[in-house]
Amino acid sequence: MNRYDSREALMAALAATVAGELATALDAQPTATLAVPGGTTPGPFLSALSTAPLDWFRVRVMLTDERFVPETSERSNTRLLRGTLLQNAAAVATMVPFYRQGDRPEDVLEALTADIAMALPLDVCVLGMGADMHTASIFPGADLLEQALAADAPPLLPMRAPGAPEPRLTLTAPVLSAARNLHILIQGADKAEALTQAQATPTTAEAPIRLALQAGATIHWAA
Ligand SMILES: O=C1O[C@H](COP(=O)(O)O)[C@@H](O)[C@H](O)[C@H]1O
Repeated sequence: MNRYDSREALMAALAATVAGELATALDAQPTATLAVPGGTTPGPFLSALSTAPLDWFRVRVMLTDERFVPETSERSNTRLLRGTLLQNAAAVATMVPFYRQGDRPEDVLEALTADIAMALPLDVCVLGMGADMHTASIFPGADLLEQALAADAPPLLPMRAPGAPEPRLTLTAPVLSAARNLHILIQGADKAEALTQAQATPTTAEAPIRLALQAGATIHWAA
């Protein structure tokens, strides 16, 4: 685990690391794809990354997961992304949509999947984690948990869980695990404890963050 002296140092260091990985990918191929988490943690990291001197025209940006709420909602991860990463130098990056208007996630699943599948594999993926050990929107106890963890899962699935106030859409385990560079971004004592608990938990269904640990993700943490 990479431990940082402060949250500011964590966010700056992770932004520099991700920018370097994207630059390496862009040296070798025409485009690069980055997936980032939503929630309360990653804002400063995303803002720091937005100023990195990269050829952002060639970068595709997507979320790891989205709450099924319109962008006008404070809970919209898309809204977070637009207000942080898709600014400054990164304003010209291509955003792969993770939300479309509909009554249920199932109504828009096919259309979203088509765009997302075209942008895969992920060159760089940063995952968050909840204190309940969920990652992306793969929650313990979720309705499609088993399907999302399966090796042959489709790239995107809807998800409903007791711990999630609204339906979700999430990248699934095979897509996340296959990322060429995989990071976990967490802060605070409760997240460090949750990670320790996940490491001691035998199954990924009980502790979905284990899918990233098993894939060799680098953990970035500050108190
Ligand atoms: O709901 C979500 O939660 C996790 C963790 O969020 P945080 O607020 O505890 O940082 C996040 O990684 C995920 O993308 C988000 O949709």
